[in-house]
Amino acid sequence: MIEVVCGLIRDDAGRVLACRRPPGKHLGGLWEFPGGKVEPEEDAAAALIRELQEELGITVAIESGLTPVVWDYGRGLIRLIPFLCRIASGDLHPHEHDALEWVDAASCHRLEWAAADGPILAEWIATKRVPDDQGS
Ligand SMILES: Nc1nc2c([nH]c(=O)n2[C@@H]2O[C@H](COP(=O)(O)OP(=O)(O)OP(=O)(O)O)[C@@H](O)[C@H]2O)c(=O)[nH]1
Repeated sequence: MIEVVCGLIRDDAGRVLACRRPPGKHLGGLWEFPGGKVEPEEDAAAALIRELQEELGITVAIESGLTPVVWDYGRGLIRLIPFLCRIASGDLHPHEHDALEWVDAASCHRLEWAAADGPILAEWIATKRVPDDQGS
């Protein structure tokens, strides 16, 4: 099982950052949350901080975890481990994606996402509906 972390980077408007995988890569052209594989001996939170620094040039503060998704694209099982986070420092400079878009719960459905991200999007949207935590 390959462990992969991804970040739902939130802004003050209640949106999250969607990133498009470039053509030629596995799942090229599809949208995902930024992140990548956890290295041996590395914990998931540290892996996310490292990956977002490498991919986007930002440092994030992790807020909480969502439910991991186990998926098989026919190349072996992956466990995709999502975290809600915010930008703590740095400006966005995409090094590994060919487009970035801030999306809200309504507009995220206009994008074509990697299949494993479907349950994560659904959980994020559901948490935003909890009245006590406006979800912002
Ligand atoms: N980072 C990231 N990866 C995702 C997401 N959803 C999803 O299915 N994946 C899959 O998780 C795997 C690991 O992601 P990665 O970004 O480190 O892998 P990669 O394509 O650069 O390297 P690879 O071609 O060796 O697999 C890929 O198969 C990727 O398609 C997501 O939201 N974020």
